[in-house]
Amino acid sequence: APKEYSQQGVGVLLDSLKLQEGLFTNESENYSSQVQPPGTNRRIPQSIIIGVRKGGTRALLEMLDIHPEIVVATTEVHFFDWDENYAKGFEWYKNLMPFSYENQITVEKTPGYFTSSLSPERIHEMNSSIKLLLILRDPTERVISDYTQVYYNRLENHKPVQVIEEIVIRNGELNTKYKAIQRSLYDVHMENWLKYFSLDQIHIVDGDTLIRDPLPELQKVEKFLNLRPRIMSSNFYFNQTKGFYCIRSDGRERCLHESKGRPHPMVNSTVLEQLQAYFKDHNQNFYRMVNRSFDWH
Ligand SMILES: Nc1ncnc2c1ncn2[C@@H]1O[C@H](COP(=O)(O)OS(=O)(=O)O)[C@@H](OP(=O)(O)O)[C@H]1O
Repeated sequence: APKEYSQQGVGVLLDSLKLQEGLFTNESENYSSQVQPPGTNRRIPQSIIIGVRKGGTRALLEMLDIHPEIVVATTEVHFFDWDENYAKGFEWYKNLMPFSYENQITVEKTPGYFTSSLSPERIHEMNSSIKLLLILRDPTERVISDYTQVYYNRLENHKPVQVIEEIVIRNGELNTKYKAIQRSLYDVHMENWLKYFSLDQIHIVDGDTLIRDPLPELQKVEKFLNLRPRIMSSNFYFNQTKGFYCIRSDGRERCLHESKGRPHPMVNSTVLEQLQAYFKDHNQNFYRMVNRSFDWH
């Protein structure tokens, strides 16, 4: 099935959301001119990338989009984690999905789902046999990435910024209320998901590995989704200037937006150690929950 048909017909508001989230490189796409190709329909996703924020969700979605049997919703939908969207109902949700053929799998990604307490139950209610993709990264690195994103957003909006140490440490102690730290407590969030889904319905992608060597991680996802292996090493090339892998597909080469893969600040080593020590037990607990370990500090 031709991939050109996988765009979604949404308007200017979502265009600007997409810009904010940093999908565009320098090209612009026109959603409003979407026509429904014969034999296609919009479908509720059979697979969702539920997070984690800053885990590499955009890279994973864009890389999966290489596969001819995958169509992706290019914008973050925020259906299950934002009450005002959820209230609009499943038809509204479905209408944000791209056109697809019957043999294709629709995938959306909203990184906020993983840490949202209502999302597991809501997704389960929609489709209890859905396949979930969760991409995780070293929790300390994720905190720094999260901080860096907020730092740049604040700079752009002319708001005051603080160095990371000032936020992470309060009165000499680790500020465990800091949202970026909370989001890295993978065991706490995972517990909510395991109340509704079995472990074999949640495939965990190693986000640190996806950065260094994307293909093996994508091949595991193809298997999980019961898809024929179609993503190949020739679909990736390392871009020295960006310092990350970029995508070659349908005769085009593209890197993720400049907001993806930003340099991180140097963090005081004592603060780093405090973060790592705080996550240690949580990580161990998470490894037990998912019967798998990761190379996290
Ligand atoms: N190929 C490639 N190119 C660029 N960036 C890549 C890639 N693979 C993974 N990553 C990592 O993705 C991190 C951003 O994660 P998300 O897309 O999940 O962020 S967001 O939650 O949607 O804002 C982003 O985090 P930062 O490095 O902190 O910017 C990247 O490290």
